[in-house]
Amino acid sequence: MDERTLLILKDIQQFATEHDSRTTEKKEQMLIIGEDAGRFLYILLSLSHYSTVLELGTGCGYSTIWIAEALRQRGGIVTTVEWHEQKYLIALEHFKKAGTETLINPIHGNIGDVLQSFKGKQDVIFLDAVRTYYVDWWRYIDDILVPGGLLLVDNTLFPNPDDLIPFFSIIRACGMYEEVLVPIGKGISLFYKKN
Ligand SMILES: C[S@@+](CC[C@H](N)C(=O)[O-])C[C@H]1O[C@@H](n2cnc3c(N)ncnc32)[C@H](O)[C@@H]1O
Repeated sequence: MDERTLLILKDIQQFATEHDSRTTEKKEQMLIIGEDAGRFLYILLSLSHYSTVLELGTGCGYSTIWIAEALRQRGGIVTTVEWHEQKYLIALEHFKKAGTETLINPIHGNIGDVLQSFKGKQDVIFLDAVRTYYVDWWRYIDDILVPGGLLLVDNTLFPNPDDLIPFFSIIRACGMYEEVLVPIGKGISLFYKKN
């Protein structure tokens, strides 16, 4: 990744940290994945053959830019969904600033609605939204993800890891995924969908 984009990511991180320190209202916070997790996604996806990513939970677009930069090398695209209008608009500004607009398909809407009407398959799905909804979204996620694809789930370790137990139980029960927990950032679980 070029130095200019790294500096823009640092600026966004600073913006998000300052913003989040000014409000205790979780819904208003940006709650970005952080630099280590961003670098991890960037390296993981750069080393892969994947070219389509569906991100559920854009926030201010910090993680989206890391993902988009990894896909740039092979002309891939990341579709990302956010329902909070102000965050969505801030994310659009960040995409423009980082020069990643052409690599990102931003959707302003409810993830549940978007999943229900989603057309086509995706190589990777990155889940970073309200964890208690994941169980309801599972059948769409499993349907959209290609065999050989990767489901990434943030917040496996922090906060409230117990929130994810019902969701992970469903994934494990279907017997179609290999999994590993990467203790980076807030904990990212990787579920590899068997071919
Ligand atoms: C943890 S933040 C995403 C942070 C982002 N991935 C990053 O690292 O920069 C989660 C986001 O998901 C959004 N969100 C939660 N539930 C949603 C839903 N049902 N539909 C759309 N967006 C949702 C929230 O508004 C919030 O901005």
